[in-house]
Order: sequence, then C-alpha cells, then structure tokens
Amino acid sequence: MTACNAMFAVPSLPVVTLTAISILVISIIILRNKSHRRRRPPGPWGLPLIGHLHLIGPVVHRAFQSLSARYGPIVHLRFGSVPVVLVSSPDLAREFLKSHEITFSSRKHSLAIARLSYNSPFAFAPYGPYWKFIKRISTVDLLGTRSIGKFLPIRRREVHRFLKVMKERADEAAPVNLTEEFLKLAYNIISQMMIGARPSDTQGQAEEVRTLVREVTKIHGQFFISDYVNILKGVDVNGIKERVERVFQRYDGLLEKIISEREGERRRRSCGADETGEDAAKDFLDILLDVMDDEHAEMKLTRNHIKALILDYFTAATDTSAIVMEWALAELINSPTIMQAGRDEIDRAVGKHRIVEETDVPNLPYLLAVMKENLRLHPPIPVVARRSTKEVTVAGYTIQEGSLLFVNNWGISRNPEYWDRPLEFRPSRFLEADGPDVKGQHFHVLPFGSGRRGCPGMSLAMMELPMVLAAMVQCFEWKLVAGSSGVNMVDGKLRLDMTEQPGLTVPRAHELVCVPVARR
Ligand code: HEM
Repeated sequence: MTACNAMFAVPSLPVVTLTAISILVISIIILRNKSHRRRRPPGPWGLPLIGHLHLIGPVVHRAFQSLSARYGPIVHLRFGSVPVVLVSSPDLAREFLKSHEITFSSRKHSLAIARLSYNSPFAFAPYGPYWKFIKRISTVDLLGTRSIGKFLPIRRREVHRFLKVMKERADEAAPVNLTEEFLKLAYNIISQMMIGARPSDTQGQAEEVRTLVREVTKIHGQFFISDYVNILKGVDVNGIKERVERVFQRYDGLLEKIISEREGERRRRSCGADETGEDAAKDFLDILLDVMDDEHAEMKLTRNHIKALILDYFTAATDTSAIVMEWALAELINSPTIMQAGRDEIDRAVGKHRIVEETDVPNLPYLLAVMKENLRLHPPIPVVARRSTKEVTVAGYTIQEGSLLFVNNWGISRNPEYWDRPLEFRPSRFLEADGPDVKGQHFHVLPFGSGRRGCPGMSLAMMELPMVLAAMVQCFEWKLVAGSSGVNMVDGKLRLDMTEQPGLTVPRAHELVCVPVARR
C-alpha cells in the first residue's frame, strides 16, 4: 500500500462501514414499514410445503365455513405455494367482486384444466382478449335474449318429451329415477343448442357425453396437490394425469366425429347438395365454425378452441341445471304446503287445460320465489372461485398477486347474521317488494356469481328451470318410495334426506326416485 493510499484507506473504512450500516438500517425500516402496511388476513398456521391443503375436506364449502367461523369473514390460507383468500360476508363479497372486479376476474389454473380445455379455456380463461371475444359471441349468439327465444322450441319439445316419460311411468305406477331424467333433460337441451340434433346422435353417444361431463365436473371440483406444491409439479400424484388423459381422449374422439360430420354437412350445404332440406337455423357449433372459417375474424379460432368451448358449456350448463331441478323438487316434496301453494298458483294463472309455458313464468311469482329460495339454500356451485392478477389492498389487508379468491356463497346464504331462520325453506322471503334477488347485485345470495365474470347462462336458467318445476308440479303428484335410498320415516311421514355430495357442484347425496301420479 502506498503512503497516499494508506492516508485515504484508513479514514475511508469507517465511512464504508457507516454507509453500509445506514443502508441496512434504512432497508430494515423500509421493509418493516412495508410489512406493516402489507397486513395479511387472519388464518391458521400452515404446514410446510402443503400449507392448508390438509384442512380442505371433501365437502369444500363446509370446510371453508368452519374456517370462517373460527377466523372471521376474511381468512388467509395457502394451498402449497399459492396464497388463498377466503371470504364469507356479503360486504366483503361486494368489495372483492364489485369494487375490485377487474383484479379478481381471472380463474385458477390446473393440470386438468389445461388438458381438458386444450390449453384454451373459456370458463377458466384469464380475463383478457380471448375471454372477451368468446364472451361476446356466446352472450349474443347463444345466450342473449334473441337466441334464448330462438331456441325456445328445443326447450319446449324436450320438456314435453320428459313429461311424456313421466306420464308413462305414472300409468304403470312405476318409480322413476329423477336424478337421471333431469340430467338427460338438461343435457338434451344444451346439446341441441350447442351442436344441434343430428341423425348420428345415437342414444349411446348422448350417454357417453353425459358420463364424460359428470367426470369433468368431478375433476374440476377437486384440489390436486401437484397443482399447488412446486416440487410436485409434473409428478402424477393419485394418478390424476392418467385419469384426465383418459377423459380427454374419449371426449376428443367424440367431438372430432361430431365436428367432422358437421363440416361435411356444411360443405354439402354450400354446394347446394344438402338433401335434408333442413332449415339452416344455426346452432353454436355452426356459429363457431363460421368464425373459424372467417379469415377476417377479430380472433383466430382453431378446432381445439371449439372443442374446448363446447366442453366448457356442456360442463357449465348440464350438471348445474339438473342439480337445481332435483333440489327444488326435493324441497317441495318435503314441504307439501309449499307444493300445494305453487300448484294453486299455476291452476289459477294457467288453468288445467294446457301445460305451463316459459311465457307463463312472469305470472307465477310464487313458483319463481320457490326457485330463488332453492338457489339460496342449494347453490349448485357453492363457492365462487377467482384469481387476482395484481397485488391489491382490500378491507385493509394486502392480497398478493396470483391469490386464489374463494367467496363461499353457500355459507353466506345460510348465515343467521344475514338471514332470518336461514335453514328453513321459506320462498316468501323472495316475495317482498324490496327483498333480495339472485341476479348478482345482492351479495347475500350469489348462486350465479356476480359481475362480468358472473354466469352467462343465468337468464336462460331463470326461464327454463322455473318452467320445468312448474310443469312437474302442475302435471303430477310425487310419491316417495319407502325403503329406497335417502328416504326416511320421520313422525310417521316419508321424508327425503337432504345430505349433499362433495364436488365442484353440489348434488344431493342420494338419487331422487319417486312415483309420479298424474293429476289428470
Ligand atoms: C341454475 C343454473 C346455473 C347456475 C346456478 C350457475 C352458476 C354459475 C356460477 C356461480 C358461475 C361462476 C360465476 C362467477 O365467477 O361469478 C358460473 C359460470 C358460468 N356459467 Fe353458469 N350456472 C348455471 C347455468 C348455466 C347455464 C345454463 C350455462 C350455459 C348455457 C352456464 C354457463 C356458464 C359459463 C360459460 C360460466 C363461466 C363464465 C366465465 O368464466 O366467464 N351456466 N355459473
């Protein structure tokens, strides 16, 4: 070291040290301030690696309800490495779904979602241009007011077919499995809107799609550890990859056949060689194929996009509708006075000489209230699930980017803080002039979710389902079968057990089997 260097080196050491210490202290202060500002919602201690996944039992909304009862209306959890926020009050639901709507307008990713949606999901898509494009087409061409009207003959025909099956069973005094029949009805309606009634639609094919749709719904409703724990990514824990692949291959084969047949028909039609003379009223598949063939379309659609979309709609519409019809009839069977009040209303408004129609529904406020009360007690999708796209402060808490949000709408609509005697089936609460509604503006009851990511099938469902229920009440009485699964004797009367089955959607645990008795 030179003298010159030494001269400067000696006094410079404490300066460097001092500077370093100052930086350290300032950083600690900033970090402490930041972490004070980044307040996390309360929640239980998590386990290493898996976080709180072990606390989520098979009936997810009930597990969430227990956590909320313990930690309050906003709870922080961690699924593996993914932060989770669980919400269970109407005010917080409004904060997240309305005040911070755009931030929470995406959904979770998973291995199953990626594969089953050909990596191009719609219902699980991030909020962005593709989602907006498809949302626009589907709300205009499939689920808009005009389209709902255009598809009315399909719904009328299918409901009459369904009633005919019930009448045959009534004539034989034979039991009917309504769980299966509701599923068929819901599938028959949505499949004709989506892919039309085609000559090759054999019974076997319809059966196969229904089975696949149920399996996909089940898969989407489960939490797989490999989706959340980084070191397990890519590892096939529980054979999920294999299960998803099996479903994917079966579904892809079926859809490929349906689309190829349709393309053949379209080619024949465009050459003027279609011998069916069929009116070319377009279903959703035709509309999507038009977009795929259109070079100037705003967004390029591929065959895989179309397959993914059809599966999304089958999954979103079939199980939900079937489950709602089943719970509604089950509630009425367990409440004969309410059933009779509904029947009286139909007899007054519609009479006894024709079958109730969708256009009668606005004149059946009590029946509509029955349906809304049913959706309050038995929302088929009990938890609204979203994902945040940036860090945000809500109710004074910092919610990290990429957090999963679960709004336990099942828990909210059964909470005595927000509802009077919430476990009672009491349709009259939906008859009050300034009372609640189910359309997503009233955060005490959110069966269809809320906002732009809310259910696009709501208008269709709220026309179709009350009408089906009304027709069942109008045309038949429903007798329970003693000794069948889920039927118990209570105070000398047969009653249905209302236990739920676990999953993304919440069907009854027992199939609904009844004997229809024709009213006339
Ligand atoms: C009573 C019957 C139904 C109920 C209770 C229901 C409920 C829901 C709920 C809770 C969501 C999530 C909403 C959110 O995140 O805010 C949803 C999404 C969705 N529903 Fe429904 N649904 C029903 C019927 C239908 C029908 C009939 C269709 C189609 C014909 C449909 C299509 C969809 C689609 C495509 C999505 C995803 C929308 C998106 O992510 O942008 N749903 N539904």
